[in-house]
Amino acid sequence: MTSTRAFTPASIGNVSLGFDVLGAALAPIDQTQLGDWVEVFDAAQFSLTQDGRFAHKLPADPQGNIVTACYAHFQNAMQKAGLTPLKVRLHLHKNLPIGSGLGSSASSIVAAFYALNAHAEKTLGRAPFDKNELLYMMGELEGQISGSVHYDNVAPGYYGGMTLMTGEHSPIAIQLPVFDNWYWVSSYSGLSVSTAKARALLPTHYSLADALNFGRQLAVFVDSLHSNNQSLAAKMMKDVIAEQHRKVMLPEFDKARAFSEQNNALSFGISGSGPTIFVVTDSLQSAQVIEQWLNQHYIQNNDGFSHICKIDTVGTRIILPIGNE
Ligand SMILES: Nc1ncnc2c1ncn2[C@@H]1O[C@H](COP(=O)(O)OP(=O)(O)OP(=O)(O)O)[C@@H](O)[C@H]1O
Ligand SMILES: N[C@@H](CCO)C(=O)O
Repeated sequence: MTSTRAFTPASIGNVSLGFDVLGAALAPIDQTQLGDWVEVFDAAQFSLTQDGRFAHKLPADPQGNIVTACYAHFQNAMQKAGLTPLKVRLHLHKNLPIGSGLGSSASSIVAAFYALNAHAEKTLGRAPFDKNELLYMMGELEGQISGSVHYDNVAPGYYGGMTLMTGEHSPIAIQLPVFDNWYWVSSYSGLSVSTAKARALLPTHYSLADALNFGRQLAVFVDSLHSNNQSLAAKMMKDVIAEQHRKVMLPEFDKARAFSEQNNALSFGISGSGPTIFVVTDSLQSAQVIEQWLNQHYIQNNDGFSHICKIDTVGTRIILPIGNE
């Protein structure tokens, strides 16, 4: 029986300064597999099975799992393209906590589409959909979950690295250079924050000053990445859109920022819609001190965890089932 297993890394949406338009994929430096994987098996009848640390928090009925919706969407797209739908079943390994700010639903969505496309390639001899077409479908499914289409988790999870959304149909996203000496400490408190609810906290209008700051920061940040001006890039990483409205949901947020800033943090912010926070530093020693503090003070229960990460530059990839590695 042939099968195809795809892994998608966790990601940081917004990266403080790019609400909905900037995202970055994460790779823990201790090689922990921080992300979901989906495996496609040949089968006469569709089914979805699941396991993994956070599988018990998913809807009990597979019909409520976004991976089932991905399967249906992919089969429709195959039909529309004049191709024979696949005869397959799926298995989801749910590593990422739900409503975490780590791009949890995006990780399942991207892994599902990638694995389905790669599995179809085995029989067709070519991938039915190109990268941009697949990313478009991923964005549509992410939109079904959070109530509005935003690519800042699906794009970095798929392509890897740091991605900037264009607002255009093609290309939807472009990749930016990254500083490979930066450490990204990511700390999940163990609580769950619904993306849709966190979006509902935001105002519908912003001031002219906020709009000017948002545009200036994003432009200078991108230029700083290209010119390798690390201190200027870090200074631009300020959230003028979401943080002030969302941080009320995050216990110990201000204390965590203060401790990080006293310990060489270049930047500190909410990962996506939270409650995960991230801290950037160029010193491994500082990253370790900050991670330890966050483990003791930011994490609220046994579901929480922290990782010292670098940017994952690979993105979604085929991985071998255990035993074949
Ligand atoms: N495979 C899946 N992974 C994650 N959530 C899923 C999945 N399938 C269905 N869901 C449902 O989708 C919703 C996800 O909500 P939400 O968008 O707030 O979380 P998220 O995508 O996990 O968050 P984040 O991007 O902040 O990590 C939950 O109601 C969850 O039960
Ligand atoms: N850009 C989205 C990311 C959600 O993970 C938001 O902040 O609402």
